[in-house]
Amino acid sequence: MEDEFAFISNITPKRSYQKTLVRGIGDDAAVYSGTQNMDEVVCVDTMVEGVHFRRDTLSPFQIGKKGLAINISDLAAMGAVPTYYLVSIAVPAAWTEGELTDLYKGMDELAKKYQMDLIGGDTVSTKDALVLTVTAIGIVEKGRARFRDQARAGDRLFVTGYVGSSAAGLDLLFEKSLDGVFTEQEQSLVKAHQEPKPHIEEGRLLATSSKRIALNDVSDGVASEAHELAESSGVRIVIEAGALPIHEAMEKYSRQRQIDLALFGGEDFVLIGTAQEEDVKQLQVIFHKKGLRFQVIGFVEEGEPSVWLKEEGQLKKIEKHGYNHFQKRG
Ligand SMILES: Nc1ncnc2c1ncn2[C@@H]1O[C@H](COP(=O)(O)OP(=O)(O)O)[C@@H](O)[C@H]1O
Ligand SMILES: Cc1ncc(C[n+]2csc(CCOP(=O)(O)OP(=O)(O)O)c2C)c(N)n1
Ligand SMILES: [Mg+2]
Ligand SMILES: [Mg+2]
Ligand SMILES: [Mg+2]
Repeated sequence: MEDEFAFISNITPKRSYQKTLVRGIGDDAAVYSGTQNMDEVVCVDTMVEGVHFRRDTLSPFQIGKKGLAINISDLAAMGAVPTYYLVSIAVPAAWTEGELTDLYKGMDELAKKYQMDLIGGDTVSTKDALVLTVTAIGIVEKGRARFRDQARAGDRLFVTGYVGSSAAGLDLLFEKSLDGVFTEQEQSLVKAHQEPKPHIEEGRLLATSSKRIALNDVSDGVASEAHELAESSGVRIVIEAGALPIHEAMEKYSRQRQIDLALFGGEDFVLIGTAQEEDVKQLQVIFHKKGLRFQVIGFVEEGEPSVWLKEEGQLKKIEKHGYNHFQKRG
């Protein structure tokens, strides 16, 4: 990059979607007005070169797109509608302005889909790895945000999509790299890793059509997210191995590997939650009508906060070893 200021001017949006926007990029801070009867929802997640992606696993366009997607996913897990985002980027010298423009194009593609306005950020240089931090903002009807502490004994545990696909795709990318030759089946796993689709529509259905729902998104793996639900709610969660929705492209993998990828792989960015049995029946009908996936994968019991895997009648306690930045993968 030659000039920070010219770059900022290039990535400044020429249009805006949100009516509440008062002042976007170009001042000391952005200003937007609150919406009546809505709560504001805000989250931030970072992607680091070498940790969340490598130059041979994601293209610049995909880095941008995924950087925004993982944040939209956290909004989805709260039941929110996305509105705004801010981008902080630390750029090493090796990155060209063209690559950075592509990265922003990736974000812009998703922003357009969800009508989100880019309203600010920060651009700095760094020594070796690119760091992309996105802050996402959304709104949800007052009292409707979905929390992790709402699971109760007797609830069913559900997910809104395939689990394990992203980690399987990442393994394929490690094996063959970005421009490797993939079969059609492998390609669907690789795509799941590179361009996860945030489950906003699913989150909105869960926020608006039912009563009590605990909700989280799958960034670190089903086991880790189930632990978060169990710990927040003070319950015991049982996952039924046979019910985990595994993509058909993983059929040729051993059963053990499929389950490991689903439980400990992560980055699927589907939603995982719990709801009462009678609400689950309604939700299954609603999701089915919209062509969306809603799969019951277990249940909630009273007991010490813990997660168990039920496989062929046997119960096995599973530890919280999903993705953890400061631990070796178990
Ligand atoms: N360095 C930090 N400073 C303050 N809050 C943090 C920090 N890291 C994580 N959090 C908060 O801890 C909670 C869990 O974070 P995280 O596991 O990253 O959530 P998620 O998996 O949904 O992205 C969130 O409320 C997040 O905002
Ligand atoms: C090059 C590379 N190595 C490893 C991974 C796997 N990986 C990196 S971070 C992560 C978990 C999700 O990231 P995190 O920052 O914990 O997301 P959050 O829970 O905060 O949403 C996984 C599975 C990857 N995507 N790319
Ligand atoms: Mg996070
Ligand atoms: Mg989350
Ligand atoms: Mg997250």
